Amino acid sequence: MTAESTLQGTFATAADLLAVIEPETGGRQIKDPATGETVGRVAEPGAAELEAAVAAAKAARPAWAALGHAERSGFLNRAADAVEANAEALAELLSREQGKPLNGPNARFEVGACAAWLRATAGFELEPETLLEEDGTRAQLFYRPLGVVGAIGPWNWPMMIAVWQLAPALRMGNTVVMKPSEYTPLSVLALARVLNQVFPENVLTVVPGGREVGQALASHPDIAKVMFTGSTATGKAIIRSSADTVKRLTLELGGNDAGIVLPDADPKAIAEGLFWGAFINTGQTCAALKRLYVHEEIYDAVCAELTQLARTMPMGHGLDENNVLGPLQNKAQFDIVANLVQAARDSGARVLTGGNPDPEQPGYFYPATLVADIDNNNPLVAEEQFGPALPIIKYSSIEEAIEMANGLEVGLGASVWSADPDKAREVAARIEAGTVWINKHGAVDPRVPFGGAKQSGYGLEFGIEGLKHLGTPQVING
Ligand SMILES: NC(=O)C1=CN([C@@H]2O[C@H](COP(=O)(O)OP(=O)(O)OC[C@H]3O[C@@H](n4cnc5c(N)ncnc54)[C@H](O)[C@@H]3O)[C@@H](O)[C@H]2O)C=CC1
Ligand SMILES: O=C(O)/C=C/C=C(\O)C(=O)O
Repeated sequence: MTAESTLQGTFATAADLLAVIEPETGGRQIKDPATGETVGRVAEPGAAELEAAVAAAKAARPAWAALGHAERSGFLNRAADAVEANAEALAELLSREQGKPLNGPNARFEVGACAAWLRATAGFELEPETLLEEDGTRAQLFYRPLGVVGAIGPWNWPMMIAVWQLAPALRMGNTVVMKPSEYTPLSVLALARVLNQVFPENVLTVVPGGREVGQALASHPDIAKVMFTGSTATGKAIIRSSADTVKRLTLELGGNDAGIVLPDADPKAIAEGLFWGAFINTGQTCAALKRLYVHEEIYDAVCAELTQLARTMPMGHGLDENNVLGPLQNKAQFDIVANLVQAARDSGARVLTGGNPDPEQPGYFYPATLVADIDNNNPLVAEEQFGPALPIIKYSSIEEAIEMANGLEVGLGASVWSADPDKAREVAARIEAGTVWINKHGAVDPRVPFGGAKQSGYGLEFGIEGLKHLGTPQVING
């Protein structure tokens, strides 16, 4: 294996990508969530293909692990080049399969993030740490490759989350077998096709399939670690499946992020940050703002600013450059959101805008919805709705707001909004969440560790801390 590798040309359109990833015949049809039309077909490999992929990844591992850090960084940098060279084709396919618009914090943004994460991860250096040096002896901490990493992904940010998983795993000298969501396999197969113009054979393999393939990967004796992003329920199933082989796990699970708006915040100044904190990717983001607590003094003003914004945001087919909100990715998710909003309305909560999907419109479009005068125990507040609906709850004391924010079993992200960042930081320190943003929400960065508190998971992603989770620590002492 050498560090030499060149790009083998670029793909101009989604159709060009589909031509190299679809099976020659047969396969399962993947539908556009905006129209119901067929986007493409995916082969559904069985248990034998998964076995072959794990065996090939295991065989490829020693040579990949033997490369120096600089060489593996070089591969990641060239992988970022490959993503950039194919960015429009990847964004088009992502938009058609996932539904997200090209524009706004959506498909092009996601493809750009893939390149950014690959490049940033290439630049991290995890040095051995000297713990003790005395009497002529030395204790040093190293991080060695784990082996073959299994990566199981969701459908909301399928390409970006695939890169969040594969980049640190490969950087640390592991090989990767990836199982994408059954809802968005084409996006991940296309991304891998582009990346594999650069990576040596079998360093990265994608095996599409559903729950059974995920279960087989999570219990496979030759998989050293599973990286998973998805629901808390599936995270718990993976803990159980992986227990017999004592696998390492990084679990980025569901959240129900709270935002607290302090009385000194300027409603006009914060409205856009709040809106995109909640409605990024049409609300289908684990670290999106999902319940907003606003002080009674500015409650009406915040509701009015958000309502005005929500009514101006164009929603429609992702390939139409005007749109910034798209459909829900699948019928199950559409039903979850529609049922929760309807139940909130039935309970007496006030729908400020949205809440009425057009029955004539094909696809899983649900309008940006704001719900006021809602009880904190309402299921729209208490459950992860994972869509374009934001309940806004009034509070009168900061103690009450913090108690409500901390009242759930999950704690991925949260945010505090104030004209006084120091005051906001004091409140932030009392919130039970892996990340608390100040005057923004959901802003992830490849240099800043990210992970959940409570049942939102464990194990950090990103940065040097993220790399440590893709290695096995070894102390050499003497
Ligand atoms: N944290 C996040 O980013 C995401 C959270 N969700 C939440 O999860 C809910 C359900 O969405 P789903 O797509 O059904 O998520 P899910 O958690 O069921 O699926 C995610 C991935 O896990 C795989 N999987 C399912 N069961 C498995 C098992 N027993 N062992 C191994 N792998 C398994 C799936 O095939 C998929 O690739 C959503 O309504 C939303 O609330 C969904 C997607 C992403
Ligand atoms: O804020 C973003 O750019 C996207 C974040 C996505 C997640 O955290 C997720 O859904 O896992």
